[in-house]
Amino acid sequence: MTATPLEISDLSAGYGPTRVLENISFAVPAGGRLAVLGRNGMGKTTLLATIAGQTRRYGGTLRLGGRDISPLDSASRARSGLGYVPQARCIFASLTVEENLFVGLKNCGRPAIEEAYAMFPRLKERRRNLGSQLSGGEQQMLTTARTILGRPTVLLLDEPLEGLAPVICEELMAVFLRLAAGGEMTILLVEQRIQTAIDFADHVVILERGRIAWSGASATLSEQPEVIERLLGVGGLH
Ligand SMILES: Nc1ncnc2c1ncn2[C@@H]1O[C@H](COP(=O)(O)OP(=O)(O)OP(=O)(O)O)[C@@H](O)[C@H]1O
Repeated sequence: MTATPLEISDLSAGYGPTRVLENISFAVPAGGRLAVLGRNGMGKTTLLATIAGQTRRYGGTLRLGGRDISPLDSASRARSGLGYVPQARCIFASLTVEENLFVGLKNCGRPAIEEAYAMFPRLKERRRNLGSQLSGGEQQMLTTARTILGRPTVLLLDEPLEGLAPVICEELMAVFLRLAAGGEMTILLVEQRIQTAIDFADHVVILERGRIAWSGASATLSEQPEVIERLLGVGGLH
């Protein structure tokens, strides 16, 4: 039996003396799509950053493919198969799209670049444009492509659709769905667009003040508007 890609047990974490996350436990199976929802400031970004090794962990364990990665730093976690696309789009403004891809991919070479272009044809059209000349959506595609081509087994996406036009959001979500459908990539998505997140995910975790207030199948959540109203503060999905 293959090991569960991501298992989190009794995780607590925060910043310096500030505890933000408490008693967080969940597991995501291979090819699973988990949406992490919650109102502003409830700990969603902190959760992804903690999994990526970028905040202080006070206790609990993180397993990637059965291996305890809790003691590893963020670079070692990335090498172990954890891909993290943070909210801030990390691209080099003074390099072209193609140079950004080469830097991100280290020595993977031309085939990987072509793969990125096949995934995001807009990047091919813009390959000679500087990072500073890209739209928000193109920057998101570039930063996402670089992470994906590192072949992570678990991909953490922090609000990848923020500030993007609907057509670009659809393009990105289609790529994420294709990646998870292959069964080789497990995706955790933090997203403010609740309907988009529920449509994408098979399971949902809702955080409230750093704790899991609700978890279950996304289809179940869709049938519980009172939970959505109480924990996410919206009467209807949007
Ligand atoms: N660097 C930091 N130092 C101290 N506290 C922080 C830091 N970053 C976030 N926090 C606090 O941790 C809590 C959770 O923040 P976090 O960004 O994880 O929430 P979030 O659910 O992602 O919010 P949003 O939806 O607004 O992005 C908040 O109270 C926030 O003020």
